[in-house]
Amino acid sequence: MTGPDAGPVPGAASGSAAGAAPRPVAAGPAALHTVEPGPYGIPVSLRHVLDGALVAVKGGLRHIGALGTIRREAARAVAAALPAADAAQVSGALENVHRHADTAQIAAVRTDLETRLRPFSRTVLHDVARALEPQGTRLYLSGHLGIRIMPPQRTVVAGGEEPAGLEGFLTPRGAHVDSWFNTAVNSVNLWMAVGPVRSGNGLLFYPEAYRRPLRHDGHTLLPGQPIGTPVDIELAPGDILLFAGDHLHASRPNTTAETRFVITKRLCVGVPRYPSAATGWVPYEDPRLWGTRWERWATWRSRLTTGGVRDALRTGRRG
Ligand SMILES: O=C(O)CCC(=O)C(=O)O
Ligand SMILES: [Fe+2]
Repeated sequence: MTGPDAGPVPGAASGSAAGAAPRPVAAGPAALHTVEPGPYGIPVSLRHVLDGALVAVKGGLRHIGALGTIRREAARAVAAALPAADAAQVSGALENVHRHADTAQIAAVRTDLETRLRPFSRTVLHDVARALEPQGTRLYLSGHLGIRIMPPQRTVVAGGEEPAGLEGFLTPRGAHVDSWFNTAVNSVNLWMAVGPVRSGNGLLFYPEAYRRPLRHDGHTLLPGQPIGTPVDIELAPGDILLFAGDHLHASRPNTTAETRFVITKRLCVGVPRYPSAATGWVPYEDPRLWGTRWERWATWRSRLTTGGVRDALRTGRRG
């Protein structure tokens, strides 16, 4: 159990009916299920996740042999963005990057790493999907890649203005549900800890608000709605947190002394189903077509949905 100061959570400031934000509780057994990869793979039912369960796969990135590569690419991105002496000080641990890099340099590391990890992250997602126990339905994989490098909040604001447009990637993201803007309602998020995730720098979840109608601006929760007590998550490097794209969650502004480093991918359990009011749209691919001459049709099933057609009309109208 951990209990540091909750700090402000943008968009969830008036999280209770009474108006005062409830203090986060560390994830107990009821809130967070923990599983370990075994000889037959990763024993997780994604349907359980879509029912609102939060599941941590201990050592998931190590199990598929991806943690070392991600850390090595991160060290290369640091070496490319920082003078050699500073890069050497970071010494492969992005947890320390804010001690030797300013926010603009960290933003450069993030952008570079996004390019470096894009092809590999596709393999990572595919490997995780294959390592899962059989789900009784097809899994569709998204090209989404989120590189989330969250320095301590005091260091981000110390240099003046927060960088714009990096909410959820370098600066905290207020309470939101991913399917409000682009994920499918049967999507599962893989929030993969590359470094340690501590109480005080991770994500907050609102299980009591799961799939409840909530008012939002298409992006972030509007204040003044009861959303219950937030649950705080802690992870070790290599753990993979699975949560539904319909889950209300928010970045916890980083009050620790470490930069938090997570990468995210998403997959869909069965044919993607998009919410009718979503403001955006992303395709999910059928990985069975990868490496075949049909590869360019890998997104067809997600395009042949009302969400896909709506998006085609929307982009057609814009273009
Ligand atoms: O890592 C964060 O702080 C935000 C993550 C998030 O919103 C997501 O993965 O959907
Ligand atoms: Fe999110």
